Amino acid sequence: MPTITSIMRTQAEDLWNKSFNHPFIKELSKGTLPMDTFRYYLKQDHYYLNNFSILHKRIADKIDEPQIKQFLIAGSEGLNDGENEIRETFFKELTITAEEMGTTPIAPNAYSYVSHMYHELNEGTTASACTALLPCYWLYNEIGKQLIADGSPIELYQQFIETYDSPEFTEATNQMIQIIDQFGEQASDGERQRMITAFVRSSYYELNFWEMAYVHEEWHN
Ligand SMILES: Cc1ncc(CN)c(N)n1
Repeated sequence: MPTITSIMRTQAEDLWNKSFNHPFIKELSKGTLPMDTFRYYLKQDHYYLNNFSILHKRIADKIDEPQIKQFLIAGSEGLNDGENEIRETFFKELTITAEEMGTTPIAPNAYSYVSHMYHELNEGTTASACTALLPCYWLYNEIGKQLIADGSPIELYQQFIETYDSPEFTEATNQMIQIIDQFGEQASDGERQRMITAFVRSSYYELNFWEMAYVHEEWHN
């Protein structure tokens, strides 16, 4: 029987291919992505990652299994994948200050993505809430692995690519995949379907995150 993560991955295939081929990713690799667009992405991603960390902690609070709990707590503290340190460097390099962050509104797609994850936490199951986090690890790890061979001529973009191809990030991704497969083995058919839907929806929001940054999406009131 195929693992639940392989089923999810197949169902999200088109969305993932669109992410791999999104102009944000292509231009990041070529070095032609405007720095202003990368800056926009980093600010929105800061909101996303803060909430991502909170979600790890809230999900951990619902779990008894010690290894999964520990992994999620470490994730909430940014200890699993080395992503937070590099963000600090990017913020310094691009002089993104706390004041600027404080006056930047969260953009529509970032808001929707974060809301989706909280919705799974509040209305779904622990397994579906945890599954909503998986594309964040897995998609970025696949992007890192795809881009590393050519890299990017722009130092900041190269560092971004290296972060997601790193052994720590790959290890965290593999652990997260194992956790979701473990949940999948214990889940009812209905719960398995909810997990798959949560994964596909997060994949949808991942694709739209690139688009949001590429067009500098704003609220139209
Ligand atoms: C939106 C998003 N998705 C995934 C990742 C990789 N942790 C990220 N930084 N931002």
